[in-house]
Amino acid sequence: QLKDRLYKCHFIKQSKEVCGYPLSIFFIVVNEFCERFSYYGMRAVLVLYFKYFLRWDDDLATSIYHTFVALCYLTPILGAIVADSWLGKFKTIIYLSIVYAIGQVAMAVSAIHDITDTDRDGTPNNMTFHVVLSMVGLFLIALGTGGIKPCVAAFGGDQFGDHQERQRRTFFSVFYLCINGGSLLSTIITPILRAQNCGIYSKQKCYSLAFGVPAALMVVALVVFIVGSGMYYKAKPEGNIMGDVCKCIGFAISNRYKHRSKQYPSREHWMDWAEDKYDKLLIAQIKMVLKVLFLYIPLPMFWTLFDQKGSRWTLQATTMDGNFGAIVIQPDQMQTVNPILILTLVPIMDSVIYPLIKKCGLNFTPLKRMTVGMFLAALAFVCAAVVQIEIDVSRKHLTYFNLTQFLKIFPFLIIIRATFFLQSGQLSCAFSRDFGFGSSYTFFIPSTLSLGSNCQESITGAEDIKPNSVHMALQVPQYFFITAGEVMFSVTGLEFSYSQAPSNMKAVLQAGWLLTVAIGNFIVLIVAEVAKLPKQWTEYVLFASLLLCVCIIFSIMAYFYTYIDPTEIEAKFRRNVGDDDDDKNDKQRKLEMEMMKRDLDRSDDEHYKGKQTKM
Ligand SMILES: N[C@@H](Cc1ccccc1)C(=O)N[C@@H](Cc1ccccc1)C(=O)O
Repeated sequence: QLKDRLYKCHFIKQSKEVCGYPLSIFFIVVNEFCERFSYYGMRAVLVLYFKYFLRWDDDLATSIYHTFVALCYLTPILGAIVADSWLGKFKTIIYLSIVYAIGQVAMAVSAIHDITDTDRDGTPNNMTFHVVLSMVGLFLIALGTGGIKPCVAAFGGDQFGDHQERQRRTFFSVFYLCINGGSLLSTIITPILRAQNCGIYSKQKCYSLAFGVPAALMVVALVVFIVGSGMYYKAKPEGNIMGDVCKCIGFAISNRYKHRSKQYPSREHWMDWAEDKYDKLLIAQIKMVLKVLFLYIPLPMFWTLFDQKGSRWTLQATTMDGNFGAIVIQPDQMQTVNPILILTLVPIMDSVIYPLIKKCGLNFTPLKRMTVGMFLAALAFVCAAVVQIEIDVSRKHLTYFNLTQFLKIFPFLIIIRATFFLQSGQLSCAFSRDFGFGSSYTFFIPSTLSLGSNCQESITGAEDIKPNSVHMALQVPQYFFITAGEVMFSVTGLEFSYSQAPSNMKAVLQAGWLLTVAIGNFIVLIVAEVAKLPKQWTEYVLFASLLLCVCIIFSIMAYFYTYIDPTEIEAKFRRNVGDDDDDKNDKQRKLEMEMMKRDLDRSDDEHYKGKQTKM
């Protein structure tokens, strides 16, 4: 390990830099940009693919979609274990990116209707083929995207030396910007691609292109990452670290239990009971990880609120008016407000707000930022509740009339946007109406109506539900607060998870961080099922209050948390181990160190000689 550390110092000293940043970082952020484009682009059209291509009903489409998303945040733990204990982060990223790209290609192929469209009528004839291929594809994608997620962030962090803490913090912000740049572009582009018509025998909505472009971007991500290969610092994996951690914790618990009687003196920390068998350094590292994981316990609640942007808030938008004059915004398009705000807020926070707070003499520590982030998310839900009350008031005295019911009564009615066709045998007639967002009407069709003539005048209508009068722009404050909260909570948390992790468990802690996202998603399902509140705004208030309570608990936990420098602690333990060694070992180590220094000096000389010859 000492050798590795010296090697890292030497490597970083020699690596190329641009404005104080290692050049290798460029390849990592471009890789993240392309990977997030691939992930969010595919996700943007996934539910529609289930519904319109695979012909699943809404419930099945929604549950498979959420299962997929949850799986994407459960697999990071697998990737982290493989990286930290076996393959190392670099190889894990390469191998899992290949799996990921294969998954994306499988999705694109599964969406080519012509493959099984034997009768060439535009619909697949062997749906099982498409379903199986897309499920295999999604499984591979979840394995790939989740598996590499904790590795890429930690691998990026590894490229910085101990003296580059400021640069490393900026790297995590730029990393976050790239995530949002990629996701913003893809969530705009893939729905446009999907809306195109394509096919060999017959033209259909082009899901294959909407999945094909993300697949291509994943291949680009992989190629970019490989191109940077020679420039990365690649920390070596240190054996089955997770196995050792579990065994060590198990031993500490059982040893503590064996020595539970009062005659045995107590130890400072329960993990110290493992000292009888395990290395003090490993115990210290486990203590560091457990301390951070304990702090993570309240965090899922933040994600519970955060992830409702895609569900509850989008549904809220469907009851609002999306007419912005020159453009009409669709409810699901409101989600793009999040990455747009991220792209503006991250630079503002980093270059204006945080330095200003520092200038005022306040120590705005990472945990304080995360607490404020939680508070802002709770505030966002209060805004959502206020908007909901506005919507409810505007729709209060209206009676609902379900259009499907209407269609059951008049099955011959075909609706094409705002034009209706009444049809009976060969005879038909059309009438048109203008409809506002979210409105509902009942039409009275006289029994004496003669089809074949113009029925525009003969059909009268009543407005059951007025057009949505509450404008979608009112959602902007809630998006603003949740995104400001995300910047303070998520960007900081990403860096915090890296900086507080021992050197051999960086990816594992990143995975722990992502696990809080997965748990947060499960809480949404549970609370929504159990609470079943009659009014939507009360549910928003409930979530805001829950997060506020969690925020208070977290701030107390954060108050007692002492920041550590894992490198320093590890070095101290190594020194202590060194003190315990006998003379022979000491001499041996000194000899090794000298040989290593000589090796490094020699390679330094060669490096500079190389530079001189090049000049
Ligand atoms: N702001 C999100 C990206 C986003 C883009 C479009 C619609 C919604 C969200 C973001 O930065 N995501 C990051 C971090 C994250 C956030 C939530 C759950 C897991 C990770 C990402 O890595 O995707």
